[in-house]
Amino acid sequence: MMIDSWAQIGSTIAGLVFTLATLQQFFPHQLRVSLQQFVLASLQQFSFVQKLCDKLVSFFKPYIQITFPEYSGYWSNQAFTAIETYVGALSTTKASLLKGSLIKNSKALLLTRDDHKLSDEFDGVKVWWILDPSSSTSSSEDKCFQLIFHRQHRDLITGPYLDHVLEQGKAIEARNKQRRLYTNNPSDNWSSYKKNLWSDIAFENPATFQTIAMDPKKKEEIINDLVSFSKGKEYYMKLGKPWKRGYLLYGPPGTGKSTMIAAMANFLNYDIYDLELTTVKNNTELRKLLTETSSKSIIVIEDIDCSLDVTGERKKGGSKTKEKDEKNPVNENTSKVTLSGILNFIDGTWSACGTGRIFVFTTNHVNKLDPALIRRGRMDMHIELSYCSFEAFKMLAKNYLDLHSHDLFEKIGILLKETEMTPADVAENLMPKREKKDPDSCLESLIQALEEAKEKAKSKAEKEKTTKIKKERGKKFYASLIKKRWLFQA
Ligand SMILES: Nc1ncnc2c1ncn2[C@@H]1O[C@H](COP(=O)(O)OP(=O)(O)OP(=O)(O)O)[C@@H](O)[C@H]1O
Repeated sequence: MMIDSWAQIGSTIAGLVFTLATLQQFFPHQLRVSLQQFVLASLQQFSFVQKLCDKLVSFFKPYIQITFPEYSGYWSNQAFTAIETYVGALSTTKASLLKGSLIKNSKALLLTRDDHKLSDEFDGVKVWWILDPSSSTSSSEDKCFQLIFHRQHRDLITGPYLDHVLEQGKAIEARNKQRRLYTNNPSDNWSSYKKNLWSDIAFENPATFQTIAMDPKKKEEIINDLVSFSKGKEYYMKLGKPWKRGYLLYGPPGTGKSTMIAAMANFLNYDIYDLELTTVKNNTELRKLLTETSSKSIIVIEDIDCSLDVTGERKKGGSKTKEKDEKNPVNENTSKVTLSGILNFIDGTWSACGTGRIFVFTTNHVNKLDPALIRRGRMDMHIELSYCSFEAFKMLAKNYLDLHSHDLFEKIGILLKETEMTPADVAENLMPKREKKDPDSCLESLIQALEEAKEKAKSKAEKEKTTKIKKERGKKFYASLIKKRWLFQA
């Protein structure tokens, strides 16, 4: 109502000024001056009336409300999340309404405030937070927080106080964070509010860099790289580069690529977004998924060679083998993620809309990948995970059997040089088969497996050699036949 009246007054004055400007041309100078004085006096009175009205409004309605909805249009509102954490953490000792929950794997009952309205104080100024106020104008079931404070503290609350709330909320979130493992939902299941692009569960893989068996120097290099990346926000800003890094993990199956990703997440305390490319319909969907990942997270595309073919176009079905592809024919419409879509995903304009992101691609066939995809700058560090070396074996023996040395180590060392066995297979052999750890029998079982693998490789090599010789002989025989026929014809 009040706004309408002001609008009417405003338009009346505008009309008056316009009419005067038009009439001015037809009036004598003296009359024009008097008219101008009259208009100025009216405007002064008008601003006096306006000030008076403002005072009356603030007298009868002295409080300001700010609403923080859970979703800001299509996007989740990060301020809401930080506020939710901050408000949830406001002292539980004074609260009269508490909520008790026993979270999976937690030892104690967790008590949190269950008030819908609670107060806070900042620099001696009192404010109130209300969750889901009934006065919410939002028509959907979205949650929102409302902040209420006296208008005389407007600058303090909208400035330093809100900065403090967001900063504290984010810090608490980081401290209490249970790492999450996200996987993308097929777009047919996305709601119009972009709420469920990703599904998540608690990430509970205990892999660490201590438990990964690999060359210690390489391991140290990776750890140092991760540390300097995670602390490098300012440095990246100074360089004018988006704060992100790409790692390409390659090597045969069972050499620890997935284990490495888990160790990275545990080391940095980052969430993992496991992107299943085969369910992404096109580049637009890919971009939407990217924008809904949080900062300080690891975005993983496993077996990238199975999702993109050598020319860079996405494979139908994306399965690892030809047989699987034939079993899982995929609708033609779904195969539209392109190499350029992936390249944009990693380092296009949109990739910079979150910070502290790590992209990890894994592959069993690094040579099959398009060089554009893995060039430095996109995949900054190429990490080869390979067959078990003697160093790696010693780490596994320490982890699995608490063994630092043993008479059988030497023999195992020689066998590992002569044959290729993945750390996954070595680990499997070192796993005690009985409840009581018996290192001797575990090591002997590993030696047996290594000898068998060696024999197998030897007979395979011999077979291949024989086939090759047969082929060569066949070729020679055929060539001599052709030669004879040619001579005969001549
Ligand atoms: N380097 C390693 N250090 C410690 N354990 C390992 C290592 N490599 C493999 N393992 C063990 O083998 C199992 C399988 O390894 P992982 O899944 O990480 O291999 P991968 O290279 O990702 O295989 P794939 O290519 O088939 O996905 C792990 O659970 C882990 O216990």
